[in-house]
Amino acid sequence: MDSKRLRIAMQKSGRLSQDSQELLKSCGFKINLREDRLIAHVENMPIDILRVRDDDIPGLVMDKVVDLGIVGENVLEETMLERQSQGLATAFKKLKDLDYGGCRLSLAIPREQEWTGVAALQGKKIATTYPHLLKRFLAEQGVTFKPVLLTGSVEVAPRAGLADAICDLVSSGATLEANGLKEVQVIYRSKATLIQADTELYPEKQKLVDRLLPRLEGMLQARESKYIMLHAPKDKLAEITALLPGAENPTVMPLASDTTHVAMHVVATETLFWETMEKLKALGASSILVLPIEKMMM
Ligand SMILES: Nc1ncnc2c1ncn2[C@@H]1O[C@H](COP(=O)(O)OP(=O)(O)OP(=O)(O)O)[C@@H](O)[C@H]1O
Ligand SMILES: O=P(O)(O)OC[C@H]1O[C@H](OP(=O)(O)OP(=O)(O)O)[C@H](O)[C@@H]1O
Ligand SMILES: [Mg+2]
Repeated sequence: MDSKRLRIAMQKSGRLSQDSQELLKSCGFKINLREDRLIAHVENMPIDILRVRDDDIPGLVMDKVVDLGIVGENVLEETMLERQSQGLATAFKKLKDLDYGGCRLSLAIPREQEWTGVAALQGKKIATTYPHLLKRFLAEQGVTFKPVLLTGSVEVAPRAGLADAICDLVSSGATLEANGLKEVQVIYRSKATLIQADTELYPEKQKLVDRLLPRLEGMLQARESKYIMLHAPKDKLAEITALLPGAENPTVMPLASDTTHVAMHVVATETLFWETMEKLKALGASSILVLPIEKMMM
């Protein structure tokens, strides 16, 4: 592999793959992805994408095998604790928190069992893929437990008689529900994150990272922002502006045939809820349009 090409590690197939690919594409990467290829080349920039299992991504970054990686904070933190216990390098730089892959690592027990608190797990068998995060959390509560390590299908462990409880990722809760389990304690909240190896990059690579970051920030900001257009009574401008999140500097324009109202355009930094739209209307605003923003560079 050409060492002058920026290397980014990404999950090959799983919960983060699609969103990560789309994010990079939206930053202008033309990725030539073929399902069977473990290395994908970006056609229009000197960048290679390594497609690996998510568990391997933090180690690849910490061992400086790749320059950047996109991974869930849960896997990153678990790997850090594991590597610390083995005396391996754990340094990395966090470049950007991303807006997908949101989930929580939680303790769950059979639905019919009463939950009296984490102390009840003392000495119990707990099935998990995250033994270090679980140990750190329970140790803080003075609880010791017997870990049962499973890398998938953790939710079947109680029914299969393998464990008394589980500690696994939850987002909608449907998997717990389907397996007769209930979530009783969140131990870690996670999102996807972009990390960089803790080393000085070749200037060519650093330049690429310096170009990538503003694009990424622009995309993330655009995704959470909305362009709002409305007609407002002139005497209610201040009150209307105050209702719009992040709209300190609205563009105000006269209307062709109405001297009592003006047109107002703003970029709001959050989604506009129906409740706020109703309040705007109550203040006399009309023709309220909320539009998505595709890209942004401030
Ligand atoms: N239900 C979920 N909702 C949202 N994000 C999730 C969910 N489950 C997992 N994630 C996030 O996505 C990451 C990858 O999850 P996935 O289930 O695809 O991993 P995996 O089965 O370990 O895949 P791999 O084969 O790469 O090891 C998790 O580490 C977590 O950060
Ligand atoms: O609360 P829910 O929305 O049901 O999501 C939780 C499930 O999602 C993840 O697994 P995934 O579906 O990615 O499959 P995997 O076991 O193959 O990793 C996680 O390990 C849970 O099993
Ligand atoms: Mg994995």
